[in-house]
Amino acid sequence: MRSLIYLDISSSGHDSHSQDGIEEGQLPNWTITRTSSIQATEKLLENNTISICVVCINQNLIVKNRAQFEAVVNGFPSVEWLAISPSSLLKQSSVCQFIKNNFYDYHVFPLDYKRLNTSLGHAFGMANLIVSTVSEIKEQVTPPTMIGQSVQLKRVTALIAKIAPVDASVLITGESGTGKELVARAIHSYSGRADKPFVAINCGAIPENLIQSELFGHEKGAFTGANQKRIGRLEAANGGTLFLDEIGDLPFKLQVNLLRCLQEGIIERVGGGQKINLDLRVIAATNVDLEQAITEGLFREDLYYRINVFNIAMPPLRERGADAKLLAHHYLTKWSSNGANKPITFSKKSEQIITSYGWPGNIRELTNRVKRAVLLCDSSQITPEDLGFSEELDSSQQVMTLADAREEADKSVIAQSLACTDHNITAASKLLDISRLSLYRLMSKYALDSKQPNTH
Ligand SMILES: Nc1ncnc2c1ncn2[C@@H]1O[C@H](COP(=O)(O)OP(=O)(O)OP(=O)(O)O)[C@@H](O)[C@H]1O
Repeated sequence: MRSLIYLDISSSGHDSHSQDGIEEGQLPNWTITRTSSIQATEKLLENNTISICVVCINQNLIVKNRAQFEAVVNGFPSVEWLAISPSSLLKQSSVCQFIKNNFYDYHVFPLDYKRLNTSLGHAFGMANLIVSTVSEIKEQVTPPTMIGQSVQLKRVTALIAKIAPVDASVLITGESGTGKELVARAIHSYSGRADKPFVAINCGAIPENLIQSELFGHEKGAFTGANQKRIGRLEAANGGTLFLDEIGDLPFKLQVNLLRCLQEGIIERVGGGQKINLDLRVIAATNVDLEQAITEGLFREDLYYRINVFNIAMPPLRERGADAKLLAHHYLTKWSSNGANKPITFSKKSEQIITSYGWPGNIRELTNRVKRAVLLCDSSQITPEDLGFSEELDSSQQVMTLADAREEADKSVIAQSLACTDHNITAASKLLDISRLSLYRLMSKYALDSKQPNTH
């Protein structure tokens, strides 16, 4: 017997759609646990192995409880969510968007139980696939490979868990140095191709006259200087994953060849007539706006749709809250433990700068600065100068973004409320006029400790 949770907020009071509900007898393979609050749903998910939640959509959920609900959806990436709603609600585009963002499937009242049973079966299968990947990712990828506690990074790791087992192309977008290649490697490691090659090509780094033979290989004598046969990178990746970094830099002419190869699964080496079958998963990355490149005639629209089956947008480091500090400490520990008498801490001023600086070069800039500081520093504390920041930082660099300023304000007021209430979560949430769940969520987001002694 499989289990599901049925969440119907309206059954606690003020909404009229609940009378439709779901009838247990119509779902003979399922044990149903009914709840009427998001908190109770979250508790059940924490304490059980239930992986399916059916949610009755109503105004109460969408208007009053949406943020709280979405936090729970994001917090349990291995759960599949199914929506049930009155058809009248689907006339509102915001409701449709809400369903699209959060649910695996949706059904309308009056329920077609045959379809619902089928949909539950599919959702159960998908959830099982995800559960095994998520548990591996928790154990192996998050620490220490992907450092960060921000909601933004957690969303990315949850997406990796979902996408990795599905053998489809992925486009990773984001500024330079945000970790796109790291994400591509994580997807590969958690896919069914993990024991096959992962071949990375930087499309922007290979001279245009060489890229064709670099990708597709060449036969002996194919052109002047081709003294022997050479296997191309695509062929080298056969059976595994091909990572096309900076795909926006691929010359327009070669985009056609690549598209043909991806569609047909066949290549020919330069100067050769033999057709070679390929089985590849393609992950591409770009820091340019490919849609804009399409409108400028620089990138083929058909190739774009071929590689963009799934999209992961990497957030810049400046939007990841306290992650910069965590990353800086991680790399400091990593590099300072390699040599004797090396610095072990950042000065207070350095920490402030690490937190407030905009990091235009993202994590790559941060790792370079920390590496440099470990080499240059000759005391027990790393100063801003060691990190390559001048004594008086350009004031424009010290201006926080609005998002960072809001985050700082949130953190400060939460810390105050916890201090005033001796860390009593109920009392602190009352002071802040938010629910206990929201307070827990914010504390986890900002890595604030509930500390002892009183968390009731
Ligand atoms: N979450 C993370 N935790 C630890 N290290 C990270 C993280 N994200 C990125 N890095 C490190 O930051 C550096 C840059 O990452 P990566 O090369 O994956 O970025 P990228 O977006 O592919 O860069 P580019 O666009 O310039 O190719 C690497 O050394 C990588 O190991």
